[in-house]
Amino acid sequence: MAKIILNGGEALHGDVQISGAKNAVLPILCATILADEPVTLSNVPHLHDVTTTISLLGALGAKITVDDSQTLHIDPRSVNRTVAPYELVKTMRASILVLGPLLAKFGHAEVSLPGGCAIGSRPVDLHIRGMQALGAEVTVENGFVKARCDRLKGGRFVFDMVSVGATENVLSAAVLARGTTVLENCAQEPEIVDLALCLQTLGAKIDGIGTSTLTVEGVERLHGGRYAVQADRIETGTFLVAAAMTGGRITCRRARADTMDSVLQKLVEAGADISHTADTITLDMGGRRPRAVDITTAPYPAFPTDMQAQFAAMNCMADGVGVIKETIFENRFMHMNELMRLGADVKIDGHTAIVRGVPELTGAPVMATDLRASASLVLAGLVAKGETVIDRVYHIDRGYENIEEKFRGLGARIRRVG
Ligand SMILES: CC(=O)N[C@H]1[C@@H](OP(=O)(O)OP(=O)(O)OC[C@H]2O[C@@H](n3ccc(=O)[nH]c3=O)[C@H](O)[C@@H]2O)O[C@H](CO)[C@@H](O)[C@@H]1O
Ligand SMILES: C=C(OP(=O)(O)O)C(=O)O
Repeated sequence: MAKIILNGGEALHGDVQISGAKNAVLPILCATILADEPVTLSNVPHLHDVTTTISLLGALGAKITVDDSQTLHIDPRSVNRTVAPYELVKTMRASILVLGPLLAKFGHAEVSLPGGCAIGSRPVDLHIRGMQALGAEVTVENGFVKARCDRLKGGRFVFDMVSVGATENVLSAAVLARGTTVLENCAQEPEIVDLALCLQTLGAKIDGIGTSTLTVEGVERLHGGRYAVQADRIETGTFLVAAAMTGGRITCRRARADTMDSVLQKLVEAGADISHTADTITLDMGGRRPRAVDITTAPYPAFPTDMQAQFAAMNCMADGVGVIKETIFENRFMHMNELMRLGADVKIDGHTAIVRGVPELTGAPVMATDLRASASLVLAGLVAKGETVIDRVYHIDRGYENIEEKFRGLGARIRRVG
């Protein structure tokens, strides 16, 4: 099994190009099912989750071609199946996002229940209730969500908690519903904005994009079109934290500072100098050791849970004590035990972790448990004295494109074996 090996101690310097956002491209790919003409997506990252989504769309009958490494043509006209099988859904939870598009377009969808994962139980009750609010009959049988309707009808639905995936699924379904849909207490993540903008490009009528209330005027059909996926704010944040931890200076190119205020503010609090243009972000740590920061994860625009593990890694070697509160997922501290293997001083009390910075981490064999946990171990390995060997790195390939090459380009000593 592949492993990543790091020899820590190099300050990162230089430029790194940020890829398209995993969490934007996945719902957008699923939503292409709604169109009745081909859709071309550019700035598509080369990630394992993207390959899984392509396989899922292919299993539904879509024709997909790749014309360079970042552009995909999806022809949804040949979609003729409405069942998303367990074998594909179990490898990627975001597969549930075909539920709304299949139901809206074909009046029928069966999607295997995704189940939980290492970070939490992750139910899909809000997705189901949203479809019901649009008039669908939904049952859960034999491990599948089964949904049926003649044509979805616009309605009003209030999400009783903020969910990124449920907002995306119900929004995608509503664009082909008859009449007006008002969705309240929506998640406002930049990836939802990207999905909504892509749907608009294909002819959907959506108001309130980027706010917690989305109003959708249903249309008869979506046409084809071209759309460029936005930059990945979590990948960007991961590189910026790495530069801060190593005392370096890097510029992230094709990045979007306007989607990551809370993360940039925390990096400034940690002692970084940050400047940006419309599509670059530069972080200069000037050789300083970061200061520990307190973070509390919460829905956008607050601090993202997908950056929690990376900031935990920074706090492990920072000056001072950082208190980390995870409010989104009940089990998202698995990386802490592995960071402790590198010498970190962490106390966990329920959903709070108290991280006391130590002057030096030391390399050790560690194991990745999920995507961002893997990222935190890479970051810790960049500063740990000696060799860090990370096992189960397939988690990282779900969400980071060419991570070793990108870090090597910034001067890190990192390689993959096996
Ligand atoms: C592919 C993708 O975009 N993944 C992101 C998405 O995941 P995902 O869309 O799965 O996350 P949600 O925003 O739905 O989850 C937020 C919370 O709501 C709960 N919940 C969710 C749905 C539901 O029907 N019932 C329910 O109780 C979840 O268990 C969790 O506690 O948003 C998360 C929160 O920003 C990110 O960490 C993930 O990277
Ligand atoms: C939790 C994540 O992704 P997913 O929802 O696909 O598991 C993530 O991107 O950190």
